[in-house]
Amino acid sequence: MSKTSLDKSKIKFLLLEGIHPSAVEVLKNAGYTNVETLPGALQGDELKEKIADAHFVGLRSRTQLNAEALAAAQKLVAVGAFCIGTNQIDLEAARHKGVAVFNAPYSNTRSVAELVLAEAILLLRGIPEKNAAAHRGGWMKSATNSYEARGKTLGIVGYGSIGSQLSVLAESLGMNVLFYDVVAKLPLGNAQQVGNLHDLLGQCDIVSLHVPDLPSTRWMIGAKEIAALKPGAIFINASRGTVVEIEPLAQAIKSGRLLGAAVDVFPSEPKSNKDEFQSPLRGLDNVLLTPHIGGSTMEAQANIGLEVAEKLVKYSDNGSTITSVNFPEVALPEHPGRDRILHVHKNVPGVMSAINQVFSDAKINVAAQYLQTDDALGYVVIDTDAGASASVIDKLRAVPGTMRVRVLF
Ligand SMILES: NC(=O)c1ccc[n+]([C@@H]2O[C@H](COP(=O)([O-])OP(=O)(O)OC[C@H]3O[C@@H](n4cnc5c(N)ncnc54)[C@H](O)[C@@H]3O)[C@@H](O)[C@H]2O)c1
Ligand SMILES: O=C(O)CC[C@@H](O)C(=O)O
Repeated sequence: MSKTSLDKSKIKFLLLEGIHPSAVEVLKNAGYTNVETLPGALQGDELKEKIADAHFVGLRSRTQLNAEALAAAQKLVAVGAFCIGTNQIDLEAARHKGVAVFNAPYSNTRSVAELVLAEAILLLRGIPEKNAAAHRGGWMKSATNSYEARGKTLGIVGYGSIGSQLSVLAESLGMNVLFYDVVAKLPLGNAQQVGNLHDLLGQCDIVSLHVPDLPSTRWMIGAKEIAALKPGAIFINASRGTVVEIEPLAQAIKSGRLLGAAVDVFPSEPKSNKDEFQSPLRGLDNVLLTPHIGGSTMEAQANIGLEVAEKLVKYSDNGSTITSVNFPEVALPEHPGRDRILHVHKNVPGVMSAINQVFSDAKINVAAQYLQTDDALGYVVIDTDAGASASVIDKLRAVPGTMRVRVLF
């Protein structure tokens, strides 16, 4: 088992939001025993207090790790987003602090795609309304506004991992698939890419959103886009709550212009399962409302736990930043019999020459050096002979522009 400069039992992992126990298992097997798990999200002062002494933090979509919270995390080395989306973390602020962020880009893809397809079928048959009526003692036996999925056109906005997986599943049911993406994408099966969003909206029986939360996707579906949907269309959003303006959607449902909708994500979501969910969509029987559980299956959560915990362990034990969402990516071999120094610094002229000067002055042989930079950050990994790091570590910390230095043995 690899050794870190700080004793592993002193390296604190704080896992929030009921992260699957598979993550704890991975950490413990790697020798990280100081793991605190909490079932819910934290916010404000409570979050700042808890992360003040954490070296690694794990969270899902509910914890807002903004610049202020990050400023309180003086010991933070890396953050694991145990989900796909990373919009809840200020990635820039983390980067400027030398904190690497990792996520699980594929582990819940299938879960979301399956849910969306199921919702499309239920809405095409008017099941949410019929089910609600039956619970109230009603009996809506009728074929009016009830349709097969076969032959219908599904429009996918955002043809990434989830959108393209949904495309394959929908075609297997005999649906036609159109998609809109800002990037030219290889269409799977018989799916076709369309040139602009409004073209897609007007042609589809069902429209489903699968874009990330970005400045460019924020409120991309407003009154104009909802008006561009075909009368009698179905609208599904399991991407992010900031993508859709809820009021015009609620109006289109109330007026009967849309057949139905399924919404899993909301502009404002309850902070915990104890808080009340409030939305203009409440009480509309032909709207399926789900509490942001698109990716919440046992399979997905267990896989996410393994995937992200392994990435955190790899970064802690070996320094590898492969797949980090905010850090220069460096793939590193093992380093048996050598000390490994990890140096994160501001990418400004002179830092690398100052670092190399430290080794040269100390007459220490550099056995291997790996460097990656981006516009703001440099990450250099230096392997030296075993025991050699001790004599240079303070000098490396003193190099102007240095943000963080760790040593692995
Ligand atoms: N409801 C849930 O529980 C749940 C679960 C997982 C993911 N998500 C959300 O779904 C999003 C998509 O996940 P993914 O894994 O498919 O991501 P992805 O990055 O693989 O795909 C996103 C796609 O959207 C495209 N895109 C970006 N901006 C666009 C725009 N303005 N217009 C059209 N297309 C645009 C990208 O080019 C990309 O192809 C995640 O970012 C996350 O926010 C929600
Ligand atoms: O697990 C969560 O809280 C978020 C799930 C989903 O939105 C994701 O981004 O993967």
